[in-house]
Amino acid sequence: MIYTCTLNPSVDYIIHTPNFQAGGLNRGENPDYYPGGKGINVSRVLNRLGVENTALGFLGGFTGDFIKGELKKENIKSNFIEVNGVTRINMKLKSNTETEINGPGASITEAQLSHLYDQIHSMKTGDFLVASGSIPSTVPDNFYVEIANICKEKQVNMIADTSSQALKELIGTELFLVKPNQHELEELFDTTIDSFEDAVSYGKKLHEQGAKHVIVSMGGNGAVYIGTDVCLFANAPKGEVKNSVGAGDSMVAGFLSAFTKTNQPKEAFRYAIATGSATAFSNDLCTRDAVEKLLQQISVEAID
Ligand SMILES: Nc1ncnc2c1ncn2[C@@H]1O[C@H](COP(=O)(O)OP(=O)(O)O)[C@@H](O)[C@H]1O
Ligand SMILES: O=P(O)(O)OC[C@H]1O[C@](O)(COP(=O)(O)O)[C@@H](O)[C@@H]1O
Repeated sequence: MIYTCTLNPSVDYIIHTPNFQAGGLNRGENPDYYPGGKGINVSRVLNRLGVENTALGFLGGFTGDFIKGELKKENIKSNFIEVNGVTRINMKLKSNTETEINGPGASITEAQLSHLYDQIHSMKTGDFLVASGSIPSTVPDNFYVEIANICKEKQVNMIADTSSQALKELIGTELFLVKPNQHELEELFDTTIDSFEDAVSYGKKLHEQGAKHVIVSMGGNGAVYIGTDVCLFANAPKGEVKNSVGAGDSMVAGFLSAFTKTNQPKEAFRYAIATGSATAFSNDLCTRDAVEKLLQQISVEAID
């Protein structure tokens, strides 16, 4: 079974304000509301790709009810733990540039956290756990390391997609897959990444320190993959970008979907790129049809 875990889900509120003026009254157009948060996006995309999975994490308040309802409509299995606060609303403002305001998230108590530990302890050898997104301030920064240790003991394959301190803490931890974007990798190593070669050289550090598969995503410029004795580059296909929110999460879902079927990192990487780009070219997350139409436009090359 594949599980996703979203400690800090969100309702993603997308609003278009052409010529946004900071400090003024702006009228928005074409609002959309989506269930969001990194693990939840991975669950939704896996489901669209026909891969059964269960979404775990914490939900509360009217926004939590909205997310539960939307996942139910899509027939996604879930086992969320109820919290007392209100699940955050993340604002994605589309104007000449894209601005995101991601809220802090609801508080999580020790009892609620221990319930999640119980869920992880009940996972079976060979399962996959996608632990994605920011860690709310009421949960320790090393939480993903703690669950990675449980996963190692239980031989559960853990995927991590996070940023800031939570990502720093994971260095040196055994992981099945880690997928920083260029900006997250720059922040992690306090450096600037100007080329694929730079992305590969920093990605290799993550591989050497315990991540079996590393993907560094670079938006419309494509991505690099680093695995055992192999580094790959793939271009991103061209298209009209409608909403890149969730592109990285889609990439994780695409990789997992193809890897669990083929066991081939190269094919899984190609599918990951197609899935990320198909989401960038959609208003909501991608459909399987859209992913498969993009596949032939992607060339994967080996690099040193
Ligand atoms: N402008 C774009 N054009 C084509 N594909 C894109 C674009 N932006 C994102 N993607 C696709 O989504 C993947 C992940 O995007 P990226 O922005 O790097 O991740 P994140 O959403 O985690 O910040 C990219 O590797 C690419 O396949
Ligand atoms: O937990 P964080 O880091 O605040 O990220 C949450 C946000 O990221 C998303 O999961 C999208 O992530 P990506 O664009 O990286 O795929 C949104 O749905 C959500 O608003």
